[in-house]
Amino acid sequence: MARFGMVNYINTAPIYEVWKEQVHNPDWPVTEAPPAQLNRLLAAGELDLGFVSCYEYAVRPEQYRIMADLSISATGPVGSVFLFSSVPPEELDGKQVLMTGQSDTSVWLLRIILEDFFLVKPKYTSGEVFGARDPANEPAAVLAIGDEALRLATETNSPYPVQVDLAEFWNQQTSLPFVFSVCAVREDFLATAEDTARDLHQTLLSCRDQGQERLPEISERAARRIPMDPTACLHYLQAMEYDLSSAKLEALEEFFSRLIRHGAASAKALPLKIFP
Ligand SMILES: C=C(O[C@@H]1C=C(C(=O)O)C=C[C@H]1O)C(=O)O
Repeated sequence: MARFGMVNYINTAPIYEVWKEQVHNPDWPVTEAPPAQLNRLLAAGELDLGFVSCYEYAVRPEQYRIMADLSISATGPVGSVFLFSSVPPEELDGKQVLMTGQSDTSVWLLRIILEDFFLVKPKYTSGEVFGARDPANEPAAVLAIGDEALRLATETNSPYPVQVDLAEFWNQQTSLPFVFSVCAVREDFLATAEDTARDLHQTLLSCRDQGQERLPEISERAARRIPMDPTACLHYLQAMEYDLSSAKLEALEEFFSRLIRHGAASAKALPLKIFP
């Protein structure tokens, strides 16, 4: 038995659409959820492995290993992790920034971008970025990720004229890709089921490779879920990357070092532990 967690955004479609067609293993049940929920389930031992915020690994590195050559990342604009702001970021000092509760990595990426690069310290709040907000207490800026960000980015009449793509900004500053999600496996699972973990790893790599070959057809299916224009969806999914190259390992090291400096991650987050 291996309890697996999969992010329920369309950016996992290039792996997960193939998985749903080909992997019918009752011993590998899948939980689909937003990243923050998968982080909690993996930390609690209610999942054995899955795609989680890379931040989750950085907070509890002794509990996990990172599966080799898998990630959800981008080199340059990602298209679905945005700060939507009413003012330029350098004017956000002391102002309210509402951050999605669905993310852990992007929340910290935003804090690093605002505090380390723009040198501002806003007041952060967390909650629903869509729907009922108090009009008397509108945030100056909002962080949205995943399918919600894709929907907000196409909104006309948005009160937020400034859009910062966080992966693009990170790439401009560091010349590195940004790794949003890693596939983490619990150490206690590896201790008793290493062969199963190897099988799952190979299966995921095979689904990922086939998904990359079939992007046009997969984007058409995924576009309907937003809904968005199929060509725009294809461009979006073409920009998403699912490997963990040496540049991406370096990107994780850079992000984790900054998290450690902010007191937001364990000092043991480095060096990275990779499986197999
Ligand atoms: C790029 C994205 O990556 C997601 C962002 C995450 C985070 O911020 O914690 C976690 C998993 C990824 O699926 C996105 O969904 O927009």
